[in-house]
Amino acid sequence: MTGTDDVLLVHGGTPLEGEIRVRGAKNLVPKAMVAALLGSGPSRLRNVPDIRDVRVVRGLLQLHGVTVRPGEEPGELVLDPTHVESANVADIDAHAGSSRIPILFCGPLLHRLGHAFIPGLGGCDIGGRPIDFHFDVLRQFGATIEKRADGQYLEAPQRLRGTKIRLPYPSVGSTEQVLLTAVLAEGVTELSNAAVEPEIEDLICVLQKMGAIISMDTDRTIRITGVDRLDGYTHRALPDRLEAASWASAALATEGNIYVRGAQQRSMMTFLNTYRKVGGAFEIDDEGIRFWHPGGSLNAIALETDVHPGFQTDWQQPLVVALTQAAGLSIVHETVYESRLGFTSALNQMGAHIQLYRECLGGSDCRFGQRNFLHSAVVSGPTKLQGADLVIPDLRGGFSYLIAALAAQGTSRVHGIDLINRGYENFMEKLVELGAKVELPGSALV
Ligand SMILES: CC(=O)N[C@H]1[C@@H](OP(=O)(O)OP(=O)(O)OC[C@H]2O[C@@H](n3ccc(=O)[nH]c3=O)[C@H](O)[C@@H]2O)O[C@H](CO)[C@@H](O)[C@@H]1O
Ligand SMILES: C=C(OP(=O)(O)O)C(=O)O
Repeated sequence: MTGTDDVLLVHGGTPLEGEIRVRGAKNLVPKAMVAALLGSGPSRLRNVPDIRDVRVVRGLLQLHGVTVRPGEEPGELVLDPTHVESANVADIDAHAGSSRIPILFCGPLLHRLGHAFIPGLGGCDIGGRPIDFHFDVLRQFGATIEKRADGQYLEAPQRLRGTKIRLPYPSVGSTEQVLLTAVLAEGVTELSNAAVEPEIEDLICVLQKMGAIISMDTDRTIRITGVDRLDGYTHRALPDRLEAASWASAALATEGNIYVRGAQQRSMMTFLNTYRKVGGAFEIDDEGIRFWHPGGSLNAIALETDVHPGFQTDWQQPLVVALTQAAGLSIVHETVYESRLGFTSALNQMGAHIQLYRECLGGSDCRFGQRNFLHSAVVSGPTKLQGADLVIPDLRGGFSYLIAALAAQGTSRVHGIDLINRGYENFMEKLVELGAKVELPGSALV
């Protein structure tokens, strides 16, 4: 989608009602695909969504000699790494800036080839997003790293060795880096202050199926005993709890009612508690979760994002749109990314009252206090929203703008909607199924 195709006209004021389905998690599937590089035979990954981050990793794997083909059931990929050693990666520069996943190729490529080249990373512009933890842990395993103009070149002069690591912060990507590297390293790795997000547990399940030995303690410590060889796996990816929560927030903000097939209670417990406090209703069954606005007014809340099992930062932006409709003052303290509240200025143009602060409001002090980052917000509601011209800043901010435009009176022009394809499968079709009045300029109402 390019040029004018990248604009969506949204005619607001219609509650979203109906059923949609979420498939495998954006934050697990690409990593499980990378794990296939560690196997000595083919892997089968099921419940794979058709999103851009999956396509990017598929392209990168193919460049590295992995054969990727559809499996027997819809949404199944078969990944065969048999020919990685003979791949020609001359075109790798074309993948620069595509997503955050290339950094996770380091361990598997070092084990397989003894060297790796990692192009510049992409991902959402919601903070500095350094990768210093990744390189620190890779050095501890015995890798050498050379910064080049177009990326990073790594070498493992000998087999990587297990090590004792303490992360300065429970970073998701760095924990995955350690897992994907330690499983084939010599000896034991002990990782403390690890991230324990459900997607990480699912990646551990994938690696265990391949033959890895990994144990998780209750205190954020993960122990990995390296093995000499891993096989392929067969795995069904856990559903996308972040997409599910986005649709739940859309139901609340538009006074709608959405059944999210595939949504799972276990990975969403913290979100569900918050949703209930705000005044949203939900009902859980074996196949999914129904979310709706029960009528009456919504409640203002104090909310702090955090690492799991706290309130996931990727849930924050969509829920803030619903909070503009709650009665009173809500406080939102973003403690994971220093710049994830910038999207609120467009909501203010639409009529919301959201004030940003540099202080840590509403709870504990975080890494960003006293450092000049506008990382706390006070949302004063309820406010009527009006349609506006909106430019999508990042993935979740983009979905939040769609929610705001759908909840608003009048028409919004939302620019840059292609970014949403990075993490939301068929979002346009889903919007239409839910009764949204959306239109690509120049075409009929879709
Ligand atoms: C593809 C993917 O899975 N993305 C998710 C992943 O991102 P990602 O893995 O990039 O996020 P991290 O958990 O690593 O980042 C958390 C914090 O740690 C900091 N940090 C991280 C690494 C590092 O080397 N140095 C450093 O300082 C970051 O700047 C950030 O402030 O987890 C985030 C937190 O749940 C989610 O919002 C993203 O959707
Ligand atoms: C921040 C996100 O993703 P990424 O890490 O891929 O940029 C997200 O999914 O909201």
